This record gives sequence, structure tokens and C-alpha cells, in this order.
Amino acid sequence: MTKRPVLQMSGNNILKGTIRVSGSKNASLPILAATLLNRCENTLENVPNLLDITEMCSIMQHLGAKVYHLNDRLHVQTSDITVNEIPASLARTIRGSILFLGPLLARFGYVKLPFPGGCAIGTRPIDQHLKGLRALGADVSLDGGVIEAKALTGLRPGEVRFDVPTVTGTANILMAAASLEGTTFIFNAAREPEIVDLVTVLIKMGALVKGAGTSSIKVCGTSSLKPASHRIMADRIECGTYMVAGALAGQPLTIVGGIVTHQTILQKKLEELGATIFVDGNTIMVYRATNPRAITIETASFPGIPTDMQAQLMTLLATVPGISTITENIFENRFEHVLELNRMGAQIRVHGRKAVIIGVPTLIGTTVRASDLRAGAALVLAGLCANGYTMIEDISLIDRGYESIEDKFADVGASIWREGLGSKAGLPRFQE
Ligand SMILES: CC(=O)N[C@H]1[C@@H](OP(=O)(O)OP(=O)(O)OC[C@H]2O[C@@H](n3ccc(=O)[nH]c3=O)[C@H](O)[C@@H]2O)O[C@H](CO)[C@@H](O)[C@@H]1O
Ligand SMILES: C=C(OP(=O)(O)O)C(=O)O
Repeated sequence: MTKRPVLQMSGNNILKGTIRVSGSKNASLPILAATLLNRCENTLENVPNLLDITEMCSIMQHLGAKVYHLNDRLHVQTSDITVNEIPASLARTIRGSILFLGPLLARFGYVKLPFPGGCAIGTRPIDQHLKGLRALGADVSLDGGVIEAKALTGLRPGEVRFDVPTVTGTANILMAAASLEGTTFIFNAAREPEIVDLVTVLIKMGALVKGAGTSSIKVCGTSSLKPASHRIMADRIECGTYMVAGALAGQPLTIVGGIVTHQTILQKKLEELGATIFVDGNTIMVYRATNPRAITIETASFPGIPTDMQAQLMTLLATVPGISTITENIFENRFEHVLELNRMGAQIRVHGRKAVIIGVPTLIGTTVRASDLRAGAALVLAGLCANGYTMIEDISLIDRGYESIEDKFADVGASIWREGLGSKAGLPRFQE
């Protein structure tokens, strides 16, 4: 009988040594989708070996792209894309599948795509993506969870004004606009670093883009985009997760390969809590908070505390004396990890969007379940510091976004291992 893999760890770990941050999942996904625009061979470095990337590449291959590794680079050849529909079986595996909407519509004037998958953390509407594409001349309909968009005479540049800043929505409009002759304006755009990384690639392809990283972006597109070669930025959520691990158990934990300027607010919060952090260039050294203080956290879009760090921070606050609070402002249903942390002895109550955390002396190891990617990461952090043995089930959710998490923590002294069939994240490398 197949035994699904689990992560196991013995508790009270001290983390000492150097841990390296991989390439960003949420930057790789739109950049992979953007390669559909130029009908060329593109070369990407630092693409992380993650389940979400494997799924994204499978969709690219379904569409007709050739995707293969050569000397640690991912080559993506998009000359022969013939398909402009994605079946539900592929689209529902990842949130990133929504990122094909803009590029396929721009390339073919038609796309049919079921609602995307991804972390179950709220309703995750896509009305802003559709509003943006309509502003560029698309005729969009929704039928039984399937999106169909047409622009039979082609999309046209225009003005897109988002009601809420959406990361993947901004990426979709940027990609479509980059391939349209003329100027498109995007207002209330997302300012996340992953948008800046995507824009860097679109500029390499030949689009002129101003304002990435601010809420107003101007795109002068071209219908003859060139091939691009790009090194994906470091994963700021993985980096943040290790910073929290350092604040929990670092003696010290040294994090390399991240981008310090992406962590300004997180660093301030960890220091407010009592962790000691030294920064030298992009090396971040984090010492455990020995006399931690309760703090208040609110998630926000960049440069605020990311919603993707909320669960990990909750683990950190679970054993801080006093009463801390976390308000989740981005997604309305992102507290599933509370049940599992409470199972480990935490005292957390949820009141709508606010979690009230009464610090307990220690967490206690037990069997828990990852309900989504970051909830899974939060449980890894909890298990590393708890008293006794912890087992985490449903770890494929963790493999969506953390490359070799158990190897990385084991290399800095943690007692953590994976068991069960398909034990190593088991991600197929695309053929050389
Ligand atoms: C693949 C990827 O990059 N995923 C990230 C991306 O998700 P994703 O792009 O799905 O998240 P959005 O930025 O779109 O969501 C931000 C907010 O806007 C709302 N909204 C969004 C779109 C829309 O059409 N209508 C609408 O109301 C959402 O409900 C949410 O409240 O940004 C999130 C917020 O930083 C991160 O947690 C995810 O890790
Ligand atoms: C929510 C996340 O991912 P996705 O948007 O791909 O579900 C995440 O990375 O934390």
C-alpha cells in the first residue's frame, strides 16, 4: 500500500549555520507564462525545483512549449504553441494557471481556462483580471467555473484601473500590454517585487515599462518581443520563513541568497519582538529572541508584512509571553493553521480577521496536517521548536513552495526527516 510522505522531527532544535534561499516561486510562475509571448527560446536561471513549477511547466508543455533543463538552466521554447485552452485537470492544480489568461489571449485572441487552483485561503476572486482584460478590448464570459475570453480582432492598449491591487491580475495585464503596439496604463497596480522581476523580463524582451514597483505603471508594448535570458529573484517568503526560524531557534541562523530590502518590515517586527539581527550585504544573521515580547502584526500588500508570512509568524508568537495579535487583511479565510497549532498546545482564538495569541511556555509535538503551503511551513517551524516528536501530513502542499525544506533545516542542525513513498519531493527534472 502506498504510504503518503510525511515530515517528522524531534523537538527543541537549535539552528546554527548557513541556509540558502532558492529562486522565487511567485516570480517564476508569471515569468514562465510571459515566455509564451515571444515565440522564442528563453533561458531562465534560479528556477526553484518545486511542485508548483513542475505543474506550471506541464501546462506549458500541454500548450506546445518545449521545456528542458541544460546545465542548471531552464530553457523554454515557445515557437510552436498551438493550444489555447487548458483542461481543468491541469488548471486546478495551481493558482499560477490564471497567469496564462493574459499571454494566451494576447497571442491567439482567444483563451479558455477553468478557474485556477492554489491555496484554499479565501474565495480568491478574479473579477479584477477580467475587468483589466475587458479594458483592453476583450469579450470575457464565465460559465460554470470556466473563463472564456475573446478578442477576435486583437486586444488594444488602454487604461486599466484596479479596484484592489492584485498581484497575478497586474501580471496578466502587464503581459498582455507588453505584446500590444501602443501604450497601456495600469493604475492601482500591485507593487510586489515579483511584479518588478516580471517587468525586468518584459523589458529584456523589448517592451518599454516605467513605474514597476509603484502603483502606476506605463507599458509601451511591441508585437515583436525578443528572446530573454533571466535569473529569477530570490524567494522573499522562503527568506522570511528562515528569518522567523532564526528568531525561534537561531544560534545564529545565517541566511544567504535573499534580498534584504524585501525584508525591511519583517526585520523590524522580529527586532521589536526581541530577536537580534545583523545584516551584511544580503547576508542576514538571526539570533533567537531570548526574552521575547508580545507584538501586534497586520498583513498588508508590499512593503507591509506579507499574508504569505502570517502563519509562520503565528508559530513564533505562540510561545511569546503575553498577548499578541495578528490581523489578516488580505485573505478572509487564512487561519486554518490555528487548529493545528492549538493541537500542539498553542492558545489562539480567532475573531473574524483577528487572531489573539496567548503565549504558552512551549508547544508540544504531535501529528498535524498542512492545510496549505504556508500553514505547512508554520507547522515545520512549530515542530522544530516543540517539546517532543512531531509528524506533519499532507506535505505535498509544502513541496509546492519550499525546495528541499527538510535538507535545508537538517544542514543547520535540525533533526527533521521525510518518510514514505515518493519521499524526496520527487519532482521530475525536465529532460536535457
Ligand atoms: C501565484 C502568486 O503570485 N500568488 C500570490 C498572489 O496571489 P493572487 O495574485 O491570487 O492574490 P491577489 O494579489 O490577486 O489578491 C489580493 C487581494 O485582492 C483580492 N482580489 C484579487 C483579484 C481579483 O480579481 N479580485 C480581488 O478582489 C483578493 O481577494 C485578495 O484580497 O498574491 C497573494 C497576495 O500577496 C499571495 O498570497 C500569493 O502567494
Ligand atoms: C498563497 C500562495 O500561493 P498561491 O497563490 O500559488 O496559492 C503562497 O505562495 O503562499
